[in-house]
Amino acid sequence: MANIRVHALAKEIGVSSKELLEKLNNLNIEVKNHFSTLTDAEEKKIRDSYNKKNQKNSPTNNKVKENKTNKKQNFNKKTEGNTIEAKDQKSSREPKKRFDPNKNRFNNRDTKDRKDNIDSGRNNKNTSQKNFKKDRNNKADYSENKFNNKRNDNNKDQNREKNHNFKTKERSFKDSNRENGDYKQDRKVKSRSFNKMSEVLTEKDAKKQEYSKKKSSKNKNYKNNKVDRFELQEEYKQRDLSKKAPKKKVKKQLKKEVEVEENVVIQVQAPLMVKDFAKALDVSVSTIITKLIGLGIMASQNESIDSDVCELLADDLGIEIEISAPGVEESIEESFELDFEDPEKSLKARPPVVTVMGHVDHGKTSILDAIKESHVTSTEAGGITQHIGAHTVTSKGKKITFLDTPGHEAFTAMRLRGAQITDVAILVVAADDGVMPQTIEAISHARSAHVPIIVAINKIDKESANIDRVKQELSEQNLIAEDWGGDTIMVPVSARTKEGIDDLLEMILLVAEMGELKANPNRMAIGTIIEAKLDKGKGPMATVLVQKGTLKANDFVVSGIASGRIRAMNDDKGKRIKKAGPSMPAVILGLSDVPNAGDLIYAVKDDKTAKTIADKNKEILRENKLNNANKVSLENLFDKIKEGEMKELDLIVKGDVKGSVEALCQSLLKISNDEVKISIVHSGVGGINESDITLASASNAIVIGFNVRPNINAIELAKAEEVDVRTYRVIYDIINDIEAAAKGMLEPEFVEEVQGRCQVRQTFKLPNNNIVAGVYVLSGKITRNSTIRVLRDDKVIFEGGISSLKRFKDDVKELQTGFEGGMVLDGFNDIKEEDSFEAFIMKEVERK
Ligand SMILES: Nc1nc2c(ncn2[C@@H]2O[C@H](COP(=O)(O)OP(=O)(O)OP(=O)(O)O)[C@@H](O)[C@H]2O)c(=O)[nH]1
Repeated sequence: MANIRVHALAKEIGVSSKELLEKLNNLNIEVKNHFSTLTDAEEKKIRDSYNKKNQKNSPTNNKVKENKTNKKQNFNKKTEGNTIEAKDQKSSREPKKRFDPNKNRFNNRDTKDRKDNIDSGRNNKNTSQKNFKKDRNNKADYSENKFNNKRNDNNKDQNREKNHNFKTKERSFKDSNRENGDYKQDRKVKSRSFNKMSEVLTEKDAKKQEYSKKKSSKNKNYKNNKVDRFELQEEYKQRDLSKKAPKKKVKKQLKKEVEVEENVVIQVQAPLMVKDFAKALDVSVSTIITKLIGLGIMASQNESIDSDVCELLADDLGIEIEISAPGVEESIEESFELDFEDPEKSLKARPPVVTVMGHVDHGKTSILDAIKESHVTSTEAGGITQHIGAHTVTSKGKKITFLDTPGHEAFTAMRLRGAQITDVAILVVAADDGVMPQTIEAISHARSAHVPIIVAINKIDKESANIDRVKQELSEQNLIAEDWGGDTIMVPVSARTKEGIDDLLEMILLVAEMGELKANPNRMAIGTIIEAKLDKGKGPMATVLVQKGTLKANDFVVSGIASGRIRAMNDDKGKRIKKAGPSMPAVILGLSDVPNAGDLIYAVKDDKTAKTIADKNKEILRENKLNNANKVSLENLFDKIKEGEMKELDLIVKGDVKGSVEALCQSLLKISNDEVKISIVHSGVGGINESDITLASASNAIVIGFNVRPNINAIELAKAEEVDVRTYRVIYDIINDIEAAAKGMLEPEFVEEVQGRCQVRQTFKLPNNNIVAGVYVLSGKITRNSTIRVLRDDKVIFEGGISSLKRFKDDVKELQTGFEGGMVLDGFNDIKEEDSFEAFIMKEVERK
């Protein structure tokens, strides 16, 4: 025999689940929640205790009980051999299994009536009248059908049930002046008691009800009501007493009643695994899996389901759930108190952390080497620095930590992972070459991260060096040298002769001093993983840059999913160390896995904590894989503005010529309105490259290309990072799109779908003077009906159709990756070897 659940017994006894749970607790019966089941002995114990209590109560209560029992008996007699009454099944052990379809229908109404009553009760003093009207209407509705008697019975029982419930509620609010008796009296009592209950609900449960109402608002509510009504009508039309209603509906109904009466809202954090969802709802995994199959979703118990599916399932089960997204809850840092603000007086000055950036070949590595050579070997014991991702030098008794991987890409890649470890950026500009495209990129990357820039004008030993020209070009990028009236420190250096290197270090220390870089060294350490690898002999090795506190050689640590106790710790010179303070790099051994560069690492109090956090991170990782990154796109821009998520739209603008880029930026900046401010994170001449995409990703920006296209790597990266890249041929269209997106009016009907890319390997002239491009397909495919965009250095020089596509001598419909073919373009003959052709089609999309 199945055991009864707490909520069912509570309902039967006429107390709230909460009250019963308290009672169970007092009786030392251990249960988890209102869905827990009770053994026979436990049930008896609780019933006995309530019986005793009831006996002690006023005679009215006894009368009620007796009355109820009699009715129950009578009713059971009436329904014998025909239908089984649902409510009275509560006294049986399997309330959900033995159930009558007709009763189910009335229950539907009952539940709905209650919903209506509860809702209206809050606002309407005439609830009872309305209620009775409804009851009467119920009768009228069904009066002509041949099941009249039974319905009356059901209605009576329904009233009795309500009466009983209301009485219970009343009882709990100490209203003893309640009458009870025959059917008429029932109605009277119901009228009064419901009014009372409505009031009580208004006062006490209004919030809860409001919430659940809100929760199931809009379509959910609408859908439910619609379904309920529809089901009711349909079932009524088609009812066949010889058939029992499907059990699931009964369950659904019963569950619904429980929910409506008790307002139980189950908290679910989606996405989650099927088995976890089943556990949260206290239903079997197989029930969930079956329901999923019903929804056309094949999922095992270990697969995750998203919030939409959870809602559908809960709806189907008649259980009210509240879905929260991961991240809304306490973060791991919060729950384990991993990070906290240090009191001002505990803060001590710490060395600056520096990244070197600049255009290719301008001397980034040479400057880093020059610094190491002149400031490491001579001053530090131990000798040559190891490549560990970061190293420390000492200048005038003060330490400076340099990140070993130069370049803004590495810097932004780190930022992308949430690590902002750089305090000062050194922008290397070769004095003989001046400001180049990557110099401008580096400036944008540093600015976007709000990191101060010191310019190192390198290669001053060269004859062709022209420092003033560099300063002039930099001023065009709004970096004005101090001696030119600006506030950017510019140091002429030579990595070759080491001239100016000391000055550079001095300036770094000066900027650091102005930045008042401080940290508390006396706390458990927090750092960032700079580099990590798996060493065949030593296991996972990680370079940590300590940011707060002091990392000790035998600390328990956790970083992402990796945890463990530090077995050994070395500094950047390969020397064993016992501790590393703020801004110091250290290589550690002892982690269980190879952590991710850019992830934080925490020292924790013990192994158990480290492991627990790592496990939690594993869970989050799994969930995050299911959640899409919430990147901005022109499509979702308006929603984000509306939700208050976006106040500023960051753009990266690339174009084919300087003049048009500048004009475009000016026009874009004018779009700013009260809701959204447009800001240009970076602008430049040339194709859209990976650096643009990483910057866009790190700063949640949209990339706009005018007459330029992303290269293949940038396309791949944009896809992976979900960066919205828009390319245009007409400035007016860009302005229109951004304006429309900011107003929520962007509704594209056609979108471009790139099919493939090919490269021109050879050109031939036909007798009619048309040029045939001998092409090799690099990616995707080229179809005969696609439009071709001719790219030279990622700049668009022509866009048009194909007039002929051949493979050897045959006309073909398409050329796949890895194939060669000949192509003549419609109206374009200026084809050159090394040109790229991008094939695309315009695809119609549904308006949103
Ligand atoms: N004359 C002279 N040559 C230099 C100086 N600094 C660097 N070079 C030379 O410039 C070239 C590029 O130097 P790198 O340090 O490799 O430049 P980089 O910016 O690190 O280059 P990538 O890593 O390729 O971006 C090398 O041949 C260096 O020898 C300098 O101060 N004077």
